[in-house]
Amino acid sequence: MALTSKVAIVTGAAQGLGRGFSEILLQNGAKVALLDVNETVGKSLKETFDNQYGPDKSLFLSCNVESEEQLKAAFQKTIQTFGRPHIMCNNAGIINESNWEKAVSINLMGVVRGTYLALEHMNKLTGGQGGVVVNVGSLAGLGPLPCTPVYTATKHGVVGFTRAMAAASDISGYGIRFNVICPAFVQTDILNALYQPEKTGQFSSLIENTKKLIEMYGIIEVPDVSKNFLQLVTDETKNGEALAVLQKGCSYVTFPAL
Ligand SMILES: NC(=O)C1=CN([C@@H]2O[C@H](COP(=O)(O)OP(=O)(O)OC[C@H]3O[C@@H](n4cnc5c(N)ncnc54)[C@H](O)[C@@H]3O)[C@@H](O)[C@H]2O)C=CC1
Ligand SMILES: CCCCCC(=O)/C=C/C=C\C=C\C=C\[C@@H](O)[C@@H](O)CCCC(=O)O
Repeated sequence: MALTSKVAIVTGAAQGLGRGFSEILLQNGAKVALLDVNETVGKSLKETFDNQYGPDKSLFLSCNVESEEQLKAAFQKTIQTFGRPHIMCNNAGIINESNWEKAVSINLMGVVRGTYLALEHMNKLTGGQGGVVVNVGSLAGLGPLPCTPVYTATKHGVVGFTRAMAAASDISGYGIRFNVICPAFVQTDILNALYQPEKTGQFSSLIENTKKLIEMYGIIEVPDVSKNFLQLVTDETKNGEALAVLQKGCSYVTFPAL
């Protein structure tokens, strides 16, 4: 998929991986709707992108992925501004083992909400142009991260949901590819949650185990994830893939045939 003039929507775009994904899409000629609950940082990023790529290449929209209404409004505004989307990246996510319902609402339900809206507007069976949805899982979506069982559950859910959507698309002929990217530890603000007992809750005592995992896996930089994200967006042979991104390299996950 060539990205020139394609329309992308990225949630959690204001910083971290979402900013990196948005930036590489802009660098490759796409127009990007930047959705985030953090209005201050999001508007600041829009100014930065305006200076780098031009004022008509990106759009910041304040949007909480916990709200179906706000996501619907963001899609409508994006369509009004840029046209129907071709690319959807459900990236927004948090760690909160204390308020775990919030983590489920954002990390899993927010991905379902965004994916279903993308299906509604991209589905070739209902007038859409097709396209690609890349959901953001985690290595914790492929194996347990002991300090964050609910976060692990949400990410396992994202992996399974995305693979099922890819299979449904293949069978039904939506013309949409669905893939999930599963990075290990990446240098972003979410890592700070490890040192915040209010976020790790009853599992705060597992901090040493997590530090060992960080030592074992290392910490990768956002651009190393972004370049692999771009592969999932542009390679039209990729549907139903889970791409693990580690410091030592990346690999497509092989799941057991049951
Ligand atoms: N940093 C890491 O080690 C890894 C992160 N991930 C995933 O990457 C995604 C992005 O996280 P990071 O960039 O690392 O963290 P981050 O905390 O730097 O960025 C998360 C972004 O999502 C936004 N956000 C949070 N709740 C939201 C909501 N309800 N609605 C809309 N936006 C919301 C935040 O404002 C922020 O801009 C998350 O899904 C995370 O689980 C996956 C694997 C590794
Ligand atoms: C708690 C911070 C999470 C930051 C965001 C994120 O998603 C990072 C994930 C990074 C690595 C996940 C590693 C999971 C490893 C499992 O596959 C398994 O190897 C864990 C084994 C547990 C153990 O050895 O104790």
